[in-house]
Amino acid sequence: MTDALVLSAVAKSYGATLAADGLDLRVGTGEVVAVIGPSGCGKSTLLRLIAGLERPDAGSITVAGQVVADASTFTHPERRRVGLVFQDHALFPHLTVARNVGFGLRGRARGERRARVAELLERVHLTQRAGRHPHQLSGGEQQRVALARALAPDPALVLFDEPFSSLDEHLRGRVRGEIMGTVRASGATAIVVTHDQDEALSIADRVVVMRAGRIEQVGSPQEVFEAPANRFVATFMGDADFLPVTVRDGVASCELGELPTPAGAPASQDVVLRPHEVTVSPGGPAEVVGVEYHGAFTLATVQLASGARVRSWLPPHTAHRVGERVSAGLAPGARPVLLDAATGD
Ligand SMILES: Nc1ncnc2c1ncn2[C@@H]1O[C@H](COP(=O)(O)OP(=O)(O)OP(=O)(O)O)[C@@H](O)[C@H]1O
Repeated sequence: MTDALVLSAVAKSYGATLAADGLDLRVGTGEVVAVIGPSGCGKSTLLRLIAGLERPDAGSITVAGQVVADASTFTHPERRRVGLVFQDHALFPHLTVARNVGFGLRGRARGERRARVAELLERVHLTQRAGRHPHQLSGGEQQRVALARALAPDPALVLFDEPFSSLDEHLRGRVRGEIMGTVRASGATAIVVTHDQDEALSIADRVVVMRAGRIEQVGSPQEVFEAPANRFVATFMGDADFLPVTVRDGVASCELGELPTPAGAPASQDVVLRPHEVTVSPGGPAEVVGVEYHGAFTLATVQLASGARVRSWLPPHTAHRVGERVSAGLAPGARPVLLDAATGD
């Protein structure tokens, strides 16, 4: 099957800022890809290049087998078969829900347009709201209208720019579930920009981690979380602490003890420890230096004998207190990843 999107060595600068620094990416038809990275890393620039709101300085962009941008081609956004859903919904305030959804279908026969609008409204469960205006809808409903509008012309690709970040936290999970459920049911190919690690891991088939205009890693949610390519990805995709690794007779160990992970070739390695991989038990050479209650769990920070610190998720009503002497260990079954220390962050 043709890929929905192929980026090849795509570059874009604003003055001295390299917002896209040679991006290569393939997105398969029907895939949901999350793009994540710190503020200013180039996530929005990537979406704008794909949508045709920016022109690349170099490289090529292919949507559903059609080159839409390269050195000699630049296809206008409206002719790219790309739908857009923005954070602020960007609905037309003076148009009804039905007209908003039908906006991209101008030029089609009236009957066909009506049938398509009705189909989309049903898909996002807003048939009863067809005659309302955007200001008469909740934030979640507005976002469903924006999705229906983006899907109506049957795009090859739907781009979402921080689609859930303007919603209240208690609404966000539900709206995200509804919207991504509709995307999946439609078989649409989607690229979702987010700054929320949980969101990226929970909605996507693959996650693209960006930094300073470059792609640091592309992988399944499990790969980027459990096998980060470097310290930056490890830290960005969740809480991570690092301890130096020593290898003796082929066995790797760190300050918490022997590691089940096979030791690789590099002379100098660090182990990446996530709080769910670290246990704490009373008595020992380490000291609890922080305890944070988070409701479902408590995050304890432990200073080891070497002075290094690791964090551990504990059951919420844990008895550990700041100042207590403890031992930290590796949780049963944990297989923390080792990184070549020379790769730095
Ligand atoms: N129109 C522009 N003119 C000049 N610089 C720009 C322009 N658009 C983006 N930039 C710069 O390019 C870099 C990438 O910006 P971009 O908006 O793509 O980042 P982002 O990852 O989407 O950030 P955020 O998460 O804060 O939205 C930043 O350094 C930004 O300041």
